[in-house]
Amino acid sequence: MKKYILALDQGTTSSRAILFDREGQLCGCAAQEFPQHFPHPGWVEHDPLDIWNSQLAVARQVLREQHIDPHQILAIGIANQRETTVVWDRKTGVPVAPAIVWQDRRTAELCDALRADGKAKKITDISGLELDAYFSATKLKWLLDHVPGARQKAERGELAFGTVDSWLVYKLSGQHVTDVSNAARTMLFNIHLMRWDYDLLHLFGIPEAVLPQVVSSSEEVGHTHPGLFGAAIPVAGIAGDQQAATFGQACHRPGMVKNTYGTGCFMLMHLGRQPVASHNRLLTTVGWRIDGETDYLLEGSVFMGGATVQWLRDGLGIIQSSAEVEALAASVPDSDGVFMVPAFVGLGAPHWDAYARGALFGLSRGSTRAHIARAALEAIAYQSAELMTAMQKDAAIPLTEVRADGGAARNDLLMQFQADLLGVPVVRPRVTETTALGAAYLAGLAVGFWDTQEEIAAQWTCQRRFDPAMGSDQRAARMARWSQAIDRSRNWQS
Ligand SMILES: Nc1ncnc2c1ncn2[C@@H]1O[C@H](COP(=O)(O)OP(=O)(O)O)[C@@H](O)[C@H]1O
Ligand SMILES: O=P(O)(O)OC[C@H](O)CO
Repeated sequence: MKKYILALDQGTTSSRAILFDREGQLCGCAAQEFPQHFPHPGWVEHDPLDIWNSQLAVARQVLREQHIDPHQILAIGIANQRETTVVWDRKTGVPVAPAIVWQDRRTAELCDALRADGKAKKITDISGLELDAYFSATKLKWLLDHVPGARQKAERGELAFGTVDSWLVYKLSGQHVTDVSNAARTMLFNIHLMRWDYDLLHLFGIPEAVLPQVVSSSEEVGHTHPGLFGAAIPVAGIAGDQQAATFGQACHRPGMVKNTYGTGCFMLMHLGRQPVASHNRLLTTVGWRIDGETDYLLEGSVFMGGATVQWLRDGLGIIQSSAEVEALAASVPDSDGVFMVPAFVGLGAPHWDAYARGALFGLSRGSTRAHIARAALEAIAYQSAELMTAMQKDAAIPLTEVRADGGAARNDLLMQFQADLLGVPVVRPRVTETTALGAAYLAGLAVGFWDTQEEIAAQWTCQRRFDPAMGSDQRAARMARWSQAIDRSRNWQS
């Protein structure tokens, strides 16, 4: 009987379940979108039960459609949208409130207050993160302060907090754990000592009793309830989706870089075994921990990547599907001076401006929906180029290529423009589901499906390479214009 690893990729907009064989080949995939809730401007929520039900449904669907017996699944690996905060009742397993999604800005003022109180540097030094509403700590504090009775229950040990990995593992197996890569995104974790940090817990007013146990990224943490799939399958790999994608892209050596074009854009560079601090407002984060060794990454996070295209579809209605954006954008030779700053939920790295808002500049009577579509795609690339500039300044090693993945990396026009702006090749692998692949590799290493990281790295193959074709003067001129647009969108929301 052929064996597989089942990867669960719980993203911001969809849940996916993907089967991989020993060659790292994708052998089946099922995906389901689930509802996004925007109850107030700047707020983004998910129903934790939507997350779980969609994830379970696609996992069962892929096994059914591929005629796979659950005993053929050697292990499950989980990759998840990070930072999104879930709190549930330990006794009933019922969430006490909607999940606060990573994009949610409701705690921006709390971050401002901590900054004004001089706490930002200490937080960054311990956690490797910028003080921002993006991370879980202030979201968890908000839930404990606003859900009636939550704080008292939390202090009595009756509530459990988790990021989406914890929530899924809890529903799958009853364990309350999180892996080091997800813990590193809570802003409660000391990335140097690799444990929850008492100073940060005190600073954010978080009772220790709500926290999950921290585990490594590649180890058996529990078995699925047999009723779920018809077998008790080990859950053996967990990583935040961006760390998983970095692992799946085989960026295992210092200096290697990947950029994921999903809902947001996340550029990560491998740092080695030491957490190097950024001087350019990037994040230092835990990549993964395997066999007692921790690998660290440098990260630039952009909040609106492919979601900008979703807005063209759902907000403006100028395309019917995300894939249509490429033909529409390609129907004009350039954006004709139109720039879009997709700061719909503020700006992430390297600006960290919670009060920036989206803007369109340079509109004229000749501007069409095609120019706007082109400006939207270009904005994704401009934002990623800013990340790379910051990374180049931080890194001792010059970057030689960027490995691309994520839904919007299917877009050739975007990939070419990205290579033009970066001035280095952008390479797209054969398997673009690298997030799921990374989770599968982490789980597979734990159960002996694969033996070494070298074996995994050898499976990476290039599907297409985009070489830069823009002169450096033009590149500099475009980036300068982009900077002007960014400046004008900043500090808008009062
Ligand atoms: N051909 C395309 N061109 C540009 N964007 C695309 C294309 N196809 C999908 N997308 C965008 O990619 C995103 C989905 O990517 P995915 O990696 O599945 O995201 P996530 O894991 O964040 O849910 C959506 O925001 C969608 O608009
Ligand atoms: O849902 P994605 O794939 O865009 O990833 C979300 C990130 O993990 C947020 O930090």
